[in-house]
Amino acid sequence: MTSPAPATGALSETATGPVVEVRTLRKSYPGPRGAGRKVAVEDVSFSVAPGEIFGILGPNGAGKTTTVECLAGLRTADAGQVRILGTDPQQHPEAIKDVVGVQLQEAELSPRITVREAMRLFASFYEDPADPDELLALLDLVAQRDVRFSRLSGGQKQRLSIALALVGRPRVAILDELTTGLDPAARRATWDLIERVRDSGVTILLVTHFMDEAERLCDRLVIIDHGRVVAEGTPAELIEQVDAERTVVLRLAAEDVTRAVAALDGLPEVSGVAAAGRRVEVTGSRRVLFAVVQALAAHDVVPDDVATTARTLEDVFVHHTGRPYEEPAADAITKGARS
Ligand SMILES: Nc1ncnc2c1ncn2[C@@H]1O[C@H](COP(=O)(O)OP(=O)(O)OP(=O)(O)O)[C@@H](O)[C@H]1O
Repeated sequence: MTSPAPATGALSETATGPVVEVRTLRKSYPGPRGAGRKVAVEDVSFSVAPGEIFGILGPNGAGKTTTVECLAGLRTADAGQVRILGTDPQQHPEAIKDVVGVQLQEAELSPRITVREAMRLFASFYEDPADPDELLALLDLVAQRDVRFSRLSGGQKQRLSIALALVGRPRVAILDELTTGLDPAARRATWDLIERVRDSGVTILLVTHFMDEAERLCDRLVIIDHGRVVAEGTPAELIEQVDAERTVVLRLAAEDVTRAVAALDGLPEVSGVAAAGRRVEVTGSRRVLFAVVQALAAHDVVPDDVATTARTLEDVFVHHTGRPYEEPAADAITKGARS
């Protein structure tokens, strides 16, 4: 592993070097009632290339938010290095402020402020802000321009928080738990939007609990568990590396079920066959689908339907941690107050 270049105050303008670098980051918090320290981030390293949507995926309390808070200069790391465009956010917070847009969890605005006023307020923090009207158009908030924050829907609040994160024309946007609490249609609309933002030239660091979100959106990602990176790569690479069992689900004519089960049971590629009515579930190795089709053909059984279950990032998590991934319900994530 190479070490990042020493931090400079000057932001790197190179298009090819990493936009974000995190090396052996460690961060702990004081324990409750003075009881030792709680390690939130034990050992996290990754780097993000220009124009990527890079995901930080992990269960509750894995250390995701702490990691991006160190990157955004909101927390001081105990050890390790973080760089944004070659600059240390701790040493040069002013330089970082102009290139990083942060949308952290629970962005709270005054309930009475309108969308237009919030945009103006945030634009006033920058010398050369983006055009608020263009951003509102990008984020589909033009019709809500004069609506007060308290009257916006969950999806509209999320979209406003992204608009506010982008108003300083950042090169990097940090988006934390973006789709928590949104209904499925609003989540999908937000995913499309994130791709549009990336296409406009912004590198995106996306913090998420949601496996499907990471799989759908991220070019590359790290999976974090208990403050450590357990896997890193593209979603396809990570899934490909896991040699999980495959499942083939058959729907057969009632009179074919017994014959099919007898034909499939005992094949070297098959580890299990379970029949329930006309449905037969077959598990086995990578070649199980091939073996099932061949065996059925040899016994002249023509299934009404054949489906395979795809492996997902969930299988990747189980493979690396040895336990199931407990994804909270989209609307069930709450955060305690942070110090
Ligand atoms: N300010 C704080 N003081 C004490 N402990 C904290 C603080 N912030 C976070 N922690 C603890 O550090 C650990 C990592 O928290 P962090 O919020 O970084 O994880 P996360 O992966 O973002 O989790 P979540 O998805 O729930 O936000 C958790 O055990 C959390 O309780």
